Amino acid sequence: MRVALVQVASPPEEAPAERRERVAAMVAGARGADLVVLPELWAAGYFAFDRYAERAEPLEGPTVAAARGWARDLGAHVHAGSIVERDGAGRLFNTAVLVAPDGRIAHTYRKVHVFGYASREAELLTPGDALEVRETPFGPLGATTCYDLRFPELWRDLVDRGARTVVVPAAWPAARREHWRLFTSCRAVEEQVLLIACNAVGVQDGGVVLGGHSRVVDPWGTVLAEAGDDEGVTFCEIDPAVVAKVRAEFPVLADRRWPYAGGSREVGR
Ligand SMILES: O=C(O)CCC(=O)C(=O)O
Repeated sequence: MRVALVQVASPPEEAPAERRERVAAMVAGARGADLVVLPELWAAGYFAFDRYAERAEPLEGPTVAAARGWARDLGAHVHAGSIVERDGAGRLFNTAVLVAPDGRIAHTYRKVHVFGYASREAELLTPGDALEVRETPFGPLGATTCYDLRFPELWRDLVDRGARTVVVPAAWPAARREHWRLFTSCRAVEEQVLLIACNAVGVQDGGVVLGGHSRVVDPWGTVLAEAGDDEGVTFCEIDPAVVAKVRAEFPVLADRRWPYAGGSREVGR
């Protein structure tokens, strides 16, 4: 199976509608892939905090509608990255959306760990509180978004719900690229999952440079693909059966001793 990672820049001067047009041409270049993956908040621009409210859209909004068209046209699953989603109550979420080849929404995930370091995301968006794993041709699939990479308990929860493939849309700054490499590799090996991570690139609002280097890492830690710093499409062959193979050969998940006596759910500081 073939994955296409589409690294997108979201320059501040470009309007989302214009960006969707430009990205459509990039996605057309991903023809032949079974799964096309885009970054976090690429249409709104992750660092365009002042414009989150005006750029928020419902799940039936223009970005997911575009992704549905692309999926039907390519006959592929399209992970639309994430959108600033406005729900019926007016709350804003950072919502990742997977679209199936027939255009139906196959999976959604509202980012749980909204980011507050040099970011207004935590101030403006409501954190999600739900995880779901869906059967897909790429194995039982879950999603986490960007900063969630730093929270291993979320990943273990996904694994406990049956996840074998995890898609990670991101807007991870270049300033912490080594953390990006470390966590994408670490989560794949620790959770024994096939990890497919697509990061944004370019300079966004506030002069923040996004890190690119989208990656696909298998559960043995083999980096199957790593993109560069620029916009473009990176292809990668995957075999979702690798997860069962690695888990059978090296059954670390079966050796867990959790929960521990006297344990607490209090968050340590
Ligand atoms: O954790 C980090 O260093 C980056 C997180 C981030 O940029 C995000 O969640 O969008």
